Amino acid sequence: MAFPFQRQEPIRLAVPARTLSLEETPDHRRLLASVPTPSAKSGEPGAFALRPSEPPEQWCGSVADAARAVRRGELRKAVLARRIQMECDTDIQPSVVLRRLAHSFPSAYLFSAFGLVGASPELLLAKRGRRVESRALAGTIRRGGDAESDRRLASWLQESGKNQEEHRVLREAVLDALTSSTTWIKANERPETLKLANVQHLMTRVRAELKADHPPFLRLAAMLHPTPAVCGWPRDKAYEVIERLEGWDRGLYGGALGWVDAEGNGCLCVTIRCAEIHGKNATMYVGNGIVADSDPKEELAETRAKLGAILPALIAP
Ligand SMILES: C=C(O[C@@H]1C=C(C(=O)O)C=C[C@H]1O)C(=O)O
Repeated sequence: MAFPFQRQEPIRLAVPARTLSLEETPDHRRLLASVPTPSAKSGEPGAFALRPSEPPEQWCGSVADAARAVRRGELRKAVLARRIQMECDTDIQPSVVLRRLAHSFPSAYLFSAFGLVGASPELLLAKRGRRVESRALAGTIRRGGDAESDRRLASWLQESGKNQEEHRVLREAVLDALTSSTTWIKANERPETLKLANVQHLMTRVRAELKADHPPFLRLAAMLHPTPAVCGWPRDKAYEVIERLEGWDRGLYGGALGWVDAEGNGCLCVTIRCAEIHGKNATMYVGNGIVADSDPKEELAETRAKLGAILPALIAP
């Protein structure tokens, strides 16, 4: 099932013909073991062209506009996204893209559903019995080329006031949304650094136990969605800024995708690091949190670093 980014749009639901259940392992080793290494030829385009839907300069202008709105005190954070179109000379095979993602991002939430393929590092909400978990990400820097520069970049991220503010807004919103439904709730005081193949993020893991009369899983997820990781805060104001500055329909990007079962358990990741695939065409989506000190050029570079997840999986260089 999937939630679109827009809260008023209907939820998508699919009933699988077959389900395979993995043990609750934190890594995906068992899944990976069943995913063969893609062969060089499998669905690989001979030629492709990339085109951003909006010129990068225009997106940078929107970033500057959103940062000014934050400085004027209209909101604390807005997430602005870009769309990059890819056209290939052969059909893009979603299953091949998914396998490549599984190899590069073994700990991510992998999905190929409703035309969207991706590897998201972000968990909106998982529930088993009365235990819930969320993994909130905001604040980003690229990976370093060697261990030393990688460590330097990670400590820069931890010291960056701009990135800490992006993260704080998210942390507070997730804790606020869940706390009244829980008997206890735990979150790391300072964000951890999550290292992915292409970027590193500030991360807060939230774990909680729900009260006996807690709201159902989908209601809890709907209370969280969309978090400031993909929308901003306050939510209504951020929706307004996104509508004004982006002006296109995000569809399932910036939504949530995963499974729910008849016992009221489920797991929904945030639909980021993904592309919509239609035959020879793909649309990649990528967004950044914008706060008072966001610099348009640096934000543009950050979107390019984040694209380092889905883009290589589409073209397998
Ligand atoms: C919105 C996206 O990513 C989100 C934005 C982040 C940021 O601005 O630092 C970090 C992780 C994600 O929560 C995306 O990848 O499209």
